Amino acid sequence: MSAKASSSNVRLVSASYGKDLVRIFRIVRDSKDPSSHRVAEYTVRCLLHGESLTPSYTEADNSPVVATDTVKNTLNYLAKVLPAEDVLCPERYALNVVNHFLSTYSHIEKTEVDLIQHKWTRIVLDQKDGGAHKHSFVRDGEEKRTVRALGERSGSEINVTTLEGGIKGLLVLKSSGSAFYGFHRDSFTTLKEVRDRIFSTEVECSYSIAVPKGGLTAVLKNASSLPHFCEIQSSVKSHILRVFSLDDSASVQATMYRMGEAILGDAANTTVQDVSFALPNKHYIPIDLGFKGLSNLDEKDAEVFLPTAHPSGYIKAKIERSPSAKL
Ligand SMILES: O=c1[nH]c(=O)c2[nH]c(=O)[nH]c2[nH]1
Repeated sequence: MSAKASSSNVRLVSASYGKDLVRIFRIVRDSKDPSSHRVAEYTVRCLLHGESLTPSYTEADNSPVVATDTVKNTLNYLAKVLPAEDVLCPERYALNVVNHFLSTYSHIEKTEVDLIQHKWTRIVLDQKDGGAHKHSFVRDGEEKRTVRALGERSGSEINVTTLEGGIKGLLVLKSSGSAFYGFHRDSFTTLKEVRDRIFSTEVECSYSIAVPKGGLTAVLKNASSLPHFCEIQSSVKSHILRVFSLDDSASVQATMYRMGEAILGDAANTTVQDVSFALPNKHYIPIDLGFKGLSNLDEKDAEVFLPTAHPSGYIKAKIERSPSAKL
């Protein structure tokens, strides 16, 4: 049977392709002291879209296909040739990737980049050992910074339709300052009201960032017009940690909303348009030690808990400024 499709009563509804799980690592050596380094490590998915790619699906015609191997090569090439600040900042790297594919291939209409940054924090030694080390780093937390960038061509211009920064895998726990009571009760309800409980979650959050107008190629040439992505990221993380610690939590829902209020209310975050959260409620259940006459179930005496991975609550929300605040 020929690989070419004959007349058929199906059609392609949507399609995209590219390379996933591309691992990128870049060293930036200081120009004055080459033993002093900054590093960035990413895992990248880069997908291409375009009407003219349809025959590769429907006619087995590979001629328009930019090979996924070429996509991978390009990600490494850009990691090498882009200026330091455009590679070390994941949002800027992702925007440069989008710009590259849309400016290089006229038949590619949209490019989509999803990136995870792996943490490498400079090791700081005792002063007697030299303090901050020039080229040694530690993974001091499993949380990841994430970026999603989507661009498309409209006429001669390349426009960014989505730019999202984010955090995932940020594990937090508070052993007090969290309650859950007053919830709906019916014949299916067994949960007891609780005034003091453990609250633990793994924060997953993403936020949309407004990119300056005027076409991506021009915007990237004028880097000073770009939002300060790293400052936004650290502001988002510190608001999350501050609200998590200080809020007298009525529920995951209420604390999550306050995190969003704090992020969007910070004058430093005017380019952040909205923030979305997905927070699992990782339950810690007091263990019954009554078999030894020990009281561990009442919230005042509960000291030993069973950390339960499954099932967990799962609470999501997207928060944006109200229309009057946007004016
Ligand atoms: O913060 C919470 N929100 C809920 O919706 C919920 N449901 C539940 O069983 N425990 C909790 N905790």
